[in-house]
Amino acid sequence: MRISLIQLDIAFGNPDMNYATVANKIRESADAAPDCIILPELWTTGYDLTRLEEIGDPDGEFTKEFISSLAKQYNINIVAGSVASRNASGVTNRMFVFNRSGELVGEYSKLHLFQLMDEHLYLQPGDAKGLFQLEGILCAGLICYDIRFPEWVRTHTAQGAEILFISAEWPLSRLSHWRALLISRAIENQCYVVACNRAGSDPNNTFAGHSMIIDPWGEILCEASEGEEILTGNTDLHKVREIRAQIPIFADRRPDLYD
Ligand SMILES: O=C(O)CCC(=O)C(=O)O
Repeated sequence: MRISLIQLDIAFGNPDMNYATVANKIRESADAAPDCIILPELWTTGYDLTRLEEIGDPDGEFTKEFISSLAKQYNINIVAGSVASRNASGVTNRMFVFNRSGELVGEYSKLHLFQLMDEHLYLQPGDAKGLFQLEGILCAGLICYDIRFPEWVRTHTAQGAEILFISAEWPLSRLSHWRALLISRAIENQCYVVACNRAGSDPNNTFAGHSMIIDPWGEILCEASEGEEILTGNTDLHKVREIRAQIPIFADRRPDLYD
């Protein structure tokens, strides 16, 4: 699968501007003929948490229609990062995944809320895994802070996920953690890691960029710089199967003793 990661700056609290930017970036990405595109976390609003009740997308409906039509128009699978999706019980940080025909094939709400950035005060946590199929490949969607929870990531790969799609707004001050955690998740799960971060700053943070694709051996195949960039690379699923056969960690696990 050929994948483009759209590492963009996000206009703080300005969904209209962000939808327009994303439409342009998806059009631009289509030139590299990717099979799949991924966007960063909370790309419609950024971390304007105190206004999410006002500017969050009701049930994600506008975002779903918007992304579905772009997926169809360009014939590309889209892992649509995440958006603030609001309903009667609150706001979730929710990822939507569309296939080339514009059908919704996956949804995931961020499970671990990041207290350091006050997420627990404004967001409701998810309660379900982010597994979905794209082009016959079992994939998992995860959001930012989730990568600090290897036990959660493992529940997806133990069920056979071969590509982890991670959307983030990861701050520059912890860039070394971002890189080390992503490489570790790839090695220990023997899978591809496709991690799309945002660029730029908001009133509280400067973000790290450095989106990347990592192979199941833990090698970084491509890595963006700090600024806005569209990064494109290829995954080869044979590699996942070869490494899993060579070092059979899934067969050798002892989950009966892990609790
Ligand atoms: O875990 C971290 O250091 C960053 C997490 C984060 O920024 C987030 O989940 O939004």
